[in-house]
Amino acid sequence: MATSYATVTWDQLHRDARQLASTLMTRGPFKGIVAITRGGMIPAAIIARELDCRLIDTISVVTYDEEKMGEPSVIKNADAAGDGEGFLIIDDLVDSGVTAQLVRKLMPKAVFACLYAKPSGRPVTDMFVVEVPQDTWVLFPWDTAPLFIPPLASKPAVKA
Ligand SMILES: O=P(O)(O)OC[C@H]1O[C@H](OP(=O)(O)OP(=O)(O)O)[C@H](O)[C@@H]1O
Ligand SMILES: Nc1nc2[nH]cnc2c(=O)[nH]1
Ligand SMILES: [Mg+2]
Repeated sequence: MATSYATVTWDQLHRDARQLASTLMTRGPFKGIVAITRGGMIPAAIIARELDCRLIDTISVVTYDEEKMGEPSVIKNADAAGDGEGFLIIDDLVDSGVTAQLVRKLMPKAVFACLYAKPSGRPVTDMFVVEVPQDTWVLFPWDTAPLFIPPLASKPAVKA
């Protein structure tokens, strides 16, 4: 169970995806990109734009139910990518590394990159932008909404 949360805004996610794209320029050009659904789709779209890559396929892996991890299962394969040669696989993050390991086994020749990496998943990715502590749950912009917070002065004063 996570002991803290890290909120990523749309702006930050866009900046991080652009930074990853700039590093990936040295590893390409790529024939295409495989996005791991669903979290990898928005990062993959931003990176595809930066790398001028038009071919995007998806692989669908179901692993988590809310924050609870289950048995990973592939419900759609990325047929366009074959064994991954010349392809780039994108996900939003690696946590335990289970999802990435499974996908890499299916496309062993692909380059794997993600925005955020926790220590257990770090060895499974070729590239990432920011390391996040293992006990921190990353909240992506699509998971959150701005919330009204009452001003301090509106709360009853606490007596010493
Ligand atoms: O390294 P792991 O422990 O396998 O965790 C990382 C995976 O978990 C999340 O996806 P999730 O399975 O929650 O599905 P989603 O992308 O559809 O939200 C995240 O987007 C990664 O794909
Ligand atoms: N949103 C989100 N999904 C995850 N799946 C595995 N780890 C995480 C995380 O830290 N945040
Ligand atoms: Mg995912």
